[in-house]
Amino acid sequence: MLSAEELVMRYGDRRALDGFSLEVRSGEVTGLIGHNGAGKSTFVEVVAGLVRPASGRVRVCGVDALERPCDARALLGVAPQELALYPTVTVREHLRLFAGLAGIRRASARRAVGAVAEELMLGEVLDRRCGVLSGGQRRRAQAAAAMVGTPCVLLLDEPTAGADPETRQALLAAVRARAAAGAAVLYTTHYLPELVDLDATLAVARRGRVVARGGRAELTADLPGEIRLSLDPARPRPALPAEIAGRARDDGPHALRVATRNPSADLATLLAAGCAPLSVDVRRPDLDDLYRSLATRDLAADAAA
Ligand SMILES: Nc1ncnc2c1ncn2[C@@H]1O[C@H](COP(=O)(O)OP(=O)(O)OP(=O)(O)O)[C@@H](O)[C@H]1O
Repeated sequence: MLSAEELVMRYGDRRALDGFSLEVRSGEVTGLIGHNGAGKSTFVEVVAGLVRPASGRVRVCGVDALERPCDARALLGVAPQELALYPTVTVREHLRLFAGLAGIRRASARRAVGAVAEELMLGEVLDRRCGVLSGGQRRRAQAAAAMVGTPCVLLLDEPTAGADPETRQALLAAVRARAAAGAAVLYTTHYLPELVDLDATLAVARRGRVVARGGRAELTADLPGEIRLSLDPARPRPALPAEIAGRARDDGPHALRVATRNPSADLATLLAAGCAPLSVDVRRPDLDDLYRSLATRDLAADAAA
């Protein structure tokens, strides 16, 4: 389990973390999302012991990561956002090194390297130097190095950035398998559909702290979904009822989108008002809506400040 309390991390007078608290349970994948500069990578770096916060606490499987960084590091698998592989070392040597650092003995390490290489489609490049790998192969090698020691906490910072669909699927499957085996996984990404694939809980970071935390259904429950109506170009557009007009926007010349918490009631109102759509799509609120609603709330808060 990973837990962080009230972390503060400053770069000069900028607070990269400003009271950042988060808990990820064993067996849970938590998607850490938020705008550029929200503090996601800084949090990963603090947990990994790469930078030291001014205050706060971090525990990795019960070990105080600020008091005992080496002990905590041995329990962690980390794939940082920036690719960090030794260019002159082969993938196999790299993975053996990380297996060794995790305390796995030679024969078991050989098996662990073979297993993770197969899982992440690295078999063909195991004996190539990391410096000559393609971008996607490097991503997979970096993720494999994080996973080879079967860590109890796995930190993956945008592991699929620039990855092709096959690499992405292999990485997501490997992450799901680690969580199923009991690891606590922190996964930062800007590709929100991945978090659905991972069945992840969410933590939304903003300006150095977590401002929303919970399951996807829970966090999107109060958000409006949307009705999209395709309109008949041959018919004049009816005037929209007042209770709907404020939530409606044109989507091209012959389509309309209406933000709604009650699709059937709004649709009935539109039909009664003379709207005769050619087709109707109803969309439940999703992670994009959550992200947009938080961004809008941020803009409103900034304007008020
Ligand atoms: N080494 C550093 N020196 C100075 N400022 C830094 C350093 N690293 C990060 N920062 C600042 O700390 C803040 C948080 O950055 P961080 O990289 O954690 O954001 P992020 O949420 O990971 O962003 P992104 O989505 O772009 O990866 C930013 O304002 C950034 O400019």
